[in-house]
Amino acid sequence: MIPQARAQAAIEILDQVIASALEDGPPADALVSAYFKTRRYAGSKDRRAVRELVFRAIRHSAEVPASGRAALLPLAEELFDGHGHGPVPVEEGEPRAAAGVVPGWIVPELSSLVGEAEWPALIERAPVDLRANLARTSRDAMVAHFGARPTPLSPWGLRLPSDSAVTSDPAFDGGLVEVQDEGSQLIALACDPAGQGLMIDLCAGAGGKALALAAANPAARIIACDTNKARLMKLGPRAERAGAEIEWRLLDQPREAEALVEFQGQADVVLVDAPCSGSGTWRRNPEGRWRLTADRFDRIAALQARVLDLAAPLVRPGGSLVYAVCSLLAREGRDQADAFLSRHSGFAQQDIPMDVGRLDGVGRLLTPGHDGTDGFFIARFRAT
Ligand SMILES: C[S@@+](CC[C@H](N)C(=O)[O-])C[C@H]1O[C@@H](n2cnc3c(N)ncnc32)[C@H](O)[C@@H]1O
Repeated sequence: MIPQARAQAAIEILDQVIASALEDGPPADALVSAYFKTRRYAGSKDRRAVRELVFRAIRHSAEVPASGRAALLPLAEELFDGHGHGPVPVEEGEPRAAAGVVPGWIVPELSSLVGEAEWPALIERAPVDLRANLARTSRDAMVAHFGARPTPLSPWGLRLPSDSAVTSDPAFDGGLVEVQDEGSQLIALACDPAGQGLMIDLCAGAGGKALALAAANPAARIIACDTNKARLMKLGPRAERAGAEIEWRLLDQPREAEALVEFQGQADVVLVDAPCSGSGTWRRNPEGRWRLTADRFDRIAALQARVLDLAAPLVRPGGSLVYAVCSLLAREGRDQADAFLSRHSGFAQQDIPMDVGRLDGVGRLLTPGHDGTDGFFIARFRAT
């Protein structure tokens, strides 16, 4: 493919990415792969180049662009010359996406800790972080195996350059490592897993945090819950690979509590890794900025409060509730934590057992710019 044809392909994919973001459809990565499934003439170099153009255009624009053409125009205007199968020449006054990091309507929602100097880091390409499965190996062994650097904050982590391929490595197949951002590892560490008996991961998804808890304390009873069956079903093969024993419960919204009756007042730790805006992971999913709307944000914030209220009765007296979101928005972080404490007089703020990130209300905020991790808010509460 000549460069102009690659640009046209990127425009067509970007049109799909924009539509998908507005309809909450598949992510950009999946759309790029699907596009090339039916275009066998494109070689691997073409695919890589088009993918790179698509993601550069997504990173460039904070607001939803008017079209794929408008998204790519500011980055590759020289290719808009009508040559071959390339984009037709630019017309005067044609829309072009403005450069930006944070969508205008989200700026007032950001935690006050995330100043403009930190914004570029929110969309910089992220490294690949792995968590060594300490139930089976040591971090040093995995650092040597991958030629990686140890992560500075998590004692379980190792860091590889962006786009490193690890899932075909024998150490991954053998369950010695999992792909997990250092910030996510710190959430599991915030549960202080060593020595806990019963830990419930209430929003377990595909079990990333539950697996980290199991690796840190193989003797613990760990229950992974979620309302999304497809996600939860991914946990089984991952746990098998890691040699971890994790029970699971599929919850039925809005009757989640019914499946949890046996655990009322029993858990040493309940982790609520709540559904959120994902604003802390824009560096991995830059089109997440185009997916969030004010309505969706309201619904997510209401769901976070509901899941926290669901978690509270499960904690035994003296036990802990750990709340985490991969978000940099105050409503999901410090405000949500404050509101929880005002609704639940039986809980008090508890320090996280490590000095990471910055204090943000009763919790701590980790950011790509300050901590080199994905962005997370983490708070811990003790049941009195
Ligand atoms: C941030 S993700 C969890 C990621 C996961 N802990 C991990 O480490 O990979 C939030 C999860 O909450 C789940 N969820 C949404 N509503 C829920 C509810 N009412 N009860 C429990 N889980 C819920 C979503 O399906 C989603 O998998």
